Amino acid sequence: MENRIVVGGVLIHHGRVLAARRSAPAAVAGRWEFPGGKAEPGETQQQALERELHEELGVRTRTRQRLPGQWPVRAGLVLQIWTAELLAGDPRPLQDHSELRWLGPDELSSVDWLEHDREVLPEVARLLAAAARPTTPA
Ligand SMILES: Nc1nc2c([nH]c(=O)n2[C@H]2C[C@H](O)[C@@H](COP(=O)(O)OP(=O)(O)OP(=O)(O)O)O2)c(=O)[nH]1
Repeated sequence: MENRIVVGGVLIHHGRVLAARRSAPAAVAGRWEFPGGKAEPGETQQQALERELHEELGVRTRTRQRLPGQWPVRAGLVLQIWTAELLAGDPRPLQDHSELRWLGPDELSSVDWLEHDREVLPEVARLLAAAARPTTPA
């Protein structure tokens, strides 16, 4: 059976990343994740993430780069994580989440992340640091 992909979105805005607290199912409720969901047949991962972030948070985004790694969630389901840019809207927990928080570089460990998501935090910290660095004039 071909693996189905779950896409998680590292949404970075003004030097902070969005963390979302899941409201269901029971096994993962209360844990924090990068919002997203399963790609539908025929959809690219980029399209899937943009659709899921619109459904779940009410925002328009653009998917940017895939982060290294992939993680088996359960049989037939693999998590991949992409960064995304916020184009329009203010994220609200419309679906699947009970709370949202923007986390700065010093706050990344302040929430109880799902195990797989925790593994990409060093990369997320690097991205936040790079976003904060002033660009040097040529
Ligand atoms: N969305 C998301 N899911 C994650 C992450 N990390 C992680 O282990 N998961 C797990 C939790 C879920 O078992 C599964 C994703 O399912 P989901 O419920 O988000 O997918 P979906 O929105 O398409 O759900 P549905 O329409 O099938 O109900 O992957 C993550 O960062 N983001």
